Amino acid sequence: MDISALGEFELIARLTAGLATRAAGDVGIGDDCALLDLGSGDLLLATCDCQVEGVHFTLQTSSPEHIGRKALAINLSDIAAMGGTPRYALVSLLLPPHLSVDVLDGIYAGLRAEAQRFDTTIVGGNIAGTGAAQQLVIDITLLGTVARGHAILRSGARVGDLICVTGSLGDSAAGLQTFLRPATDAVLPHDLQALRGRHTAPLPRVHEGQLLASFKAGQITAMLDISDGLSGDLTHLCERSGCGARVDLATIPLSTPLSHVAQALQHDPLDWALHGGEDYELLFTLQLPSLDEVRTALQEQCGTPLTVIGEIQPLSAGLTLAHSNGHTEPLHAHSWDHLKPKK
Ligand SMILES: Nc1ncnc2c1ncn2[C@@H]1O[C@H](COP(=O)(O)OP(=O)(O)OP(=O)(O)O)[C@@H](O)[C@H]1O
Ligand SMILES: Cc1ncc(C[n+]2csc(CCOP(=O)(O)O)c2C)c(N)n1
Ligand SMILES: [Mg+2]
Repeated sequence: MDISALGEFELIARLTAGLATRAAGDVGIGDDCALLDLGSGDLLLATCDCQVEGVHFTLQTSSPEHIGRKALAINLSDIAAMGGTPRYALVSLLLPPHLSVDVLDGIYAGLRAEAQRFDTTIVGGNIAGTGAAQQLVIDITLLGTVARGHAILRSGARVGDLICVTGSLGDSAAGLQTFLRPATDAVLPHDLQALRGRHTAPLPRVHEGQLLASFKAGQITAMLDISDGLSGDLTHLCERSGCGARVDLATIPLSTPLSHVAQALQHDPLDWALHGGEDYELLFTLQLPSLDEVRTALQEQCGTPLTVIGEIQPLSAGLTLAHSNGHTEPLHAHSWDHLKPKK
């Protein structure tokens, strides 16, 4: 049997079954970051994520600066998903021998700019050659902190909680498609630029995550960032929380450029929003009485809209998609799986 028969998430479960945690309060595998209690006031957050040429980016479609920025941004997004503050980064580079120094300088300029923007210090890393393989890989480990008792885990959602997202969904996947499909002539330059920008240089919701973690315990009940796609990431949240969920299709926030490009490319925008991935928006659950307070704070302090897209259901209800005419259907996780590429 090869690993593609298992898929990414079954493989993680198999490799990590039975691994011990050190302290009683630690959360090891299964959330966006490990949450580690070193005994001081704040808890330590640790995460790693990589960008692989040909899998996450190409040098033809992303500038070196954007590749560097995104490599850090996707890690910042995992710290944001816990409500944490990013602190230190270690950058491991796997370099094909003929890579141009200018390209690498550009990647590092993007990395440094993103680090500065989010007050993160690059404190180390590693360089190795890729040998015969020609793909550039940037693998970053990011450490952060979160005040004791304030981390927001994937596991706290309860029946009746509202399911919310920041910003809008599907833009990154649509931006990627405009690179892949020849029929892009029909798309307005302004829309093209907006969607491609969200794909090549996503903005991690660090300030929004910190704001959400500053509410009283129990107001925001669970959170993760949308990297693989709403359907898969909501499935992860529900698995960790032991619940089901109903997503109201008509409420999923779609940007205007996304609607325009979907029309031009004759693609259902909701497919990108549900399954596309790389949105790096926050998906979180909250208790109904907190909705107005949280929505107002996100808008006033971060300029970021909150949209309620559904409600947490009992485990037995599974995950469902509700259409505006009342029809419901099961919501299957069709989002990104590295071991089962489909797109
Ligand atoms: N090889 C591995 N060994 C141990 N733990 C792993 C391994 N790969 C992933 N994990 C853990 O499994 C969980 C899910 O990993 P995954 O990479 O899907 O995180 P994510 O936050 O959902 O996605 P992303 O990294 O795209 O933001 C995380 O807690 C991660 O630390
Ligand atoms: C050239 C190219 N082809 C396809 C994609 C789409 N893609 C790659 S990885 C991923 C999920 C998130 O990754 P991870 O789980 O590693 O964080 C998605 C949606 C892309 N970005 N570039
Ligand atoms: Mg994540």
